[in-house]
Amino acid sequence: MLIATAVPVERDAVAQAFGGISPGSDDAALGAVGRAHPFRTGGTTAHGWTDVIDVGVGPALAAASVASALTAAALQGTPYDLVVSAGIGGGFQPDAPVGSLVVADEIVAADLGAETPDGFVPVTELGFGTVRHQPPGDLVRRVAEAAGARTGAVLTVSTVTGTAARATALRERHPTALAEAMEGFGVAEAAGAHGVPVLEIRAVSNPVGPRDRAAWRIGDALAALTEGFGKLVPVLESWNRHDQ
Ligand SMILES: O=C(O)c1cccc(C(=O)CC[C@H]2O[C@@H](n3cnc4c(=O)[nH]cnc43)[C@H](O)[C@@H]2O)c1
Repeated sequence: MLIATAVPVERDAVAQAFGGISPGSDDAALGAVGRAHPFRTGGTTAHGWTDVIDVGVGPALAAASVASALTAAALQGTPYDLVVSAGIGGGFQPDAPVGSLVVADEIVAADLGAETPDGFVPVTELGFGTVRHQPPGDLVRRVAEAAGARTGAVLTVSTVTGTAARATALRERHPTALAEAMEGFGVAEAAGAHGVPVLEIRAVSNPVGPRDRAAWRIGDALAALTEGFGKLVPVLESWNRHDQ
C-alpha cells in the first residue's frame, strides 16, 4: 500500500500509527519520488509493506510524485495494490467539525473547468477528461466504520477557500461534500492511470470558509490522523481488491 501525504508532518502523523516515525529509506522506488525520508513499515503482514511518502502540496505535484512512485514500484516487480491520499483538510460546517475524520466516497476536482457568465462548468461538460474518482465503496464503509469517520465527497481545490461565498458556492455545486483539500484528485488520477484503487482520508484542521488562520487546529488534526490510522490500519492491510 502507498500512503501519500502532502507534507512531512502529515507523513509522520500517519507513520506513528504504524509504530514509527520516518526512519528513512534507501529504497530505489521511494527514492524515485525525490523525498528525503519516506517511511516504510516492516512488511510483517501477509499483505506486504506500506510506504508513507510526502508528495508535495497541490494536485499537480501530488500526481507527479505518486505516478513516479507507482511506476518505480511496478518496474521493480512490487506494484502497490492500494493508494491512499491522507492529510489535513478543511471541513464544511457543521457536518465535518474540526478534529473529525472524513473518508471520501468521491474524490472531486472542484475547480477544474471554466467560469462562464452562467457559472462554473466542469471540464467534463466541455468534453474533456474527468472530475471525479470513486474509491471502492466497500472499503470506504469499512474504513470509516473502523476509524469513526464520516463519509462524503472530498473536494480537491488549487486555492484554499477563503470566503463564505466561495464555501457556499462549492456546497451548492457539491451538496455531499464534507471536506476540501489540495491533493486527492491528483493522487487519484495517478492511481487511476495505473489501475490501482484509491482512498482519501482527511482530518479536519479548519472550517471551510472565511480565512481565519488563527482558527486552524493543525496539531489536533494531526493527532486525529494518527488516532484514525491506528484504528484503520488492520482494515487497510487486510483489504483485498477482489473483496469489492
Ligand atoms: O492560509 C494560510 O495562512 C495557511 C497556513 C498554513 C497552511 C495553509 C495551507 O494552505 C495548507 C494547505 C495544505 O493543507 C491541506 N488543507 C488544509 N486545510 C485546507 C483547506 O481548508 N482547503 C484546502 N486545503 C487544505 C491541503 O491539502 C494542503 O496540503 C494555509
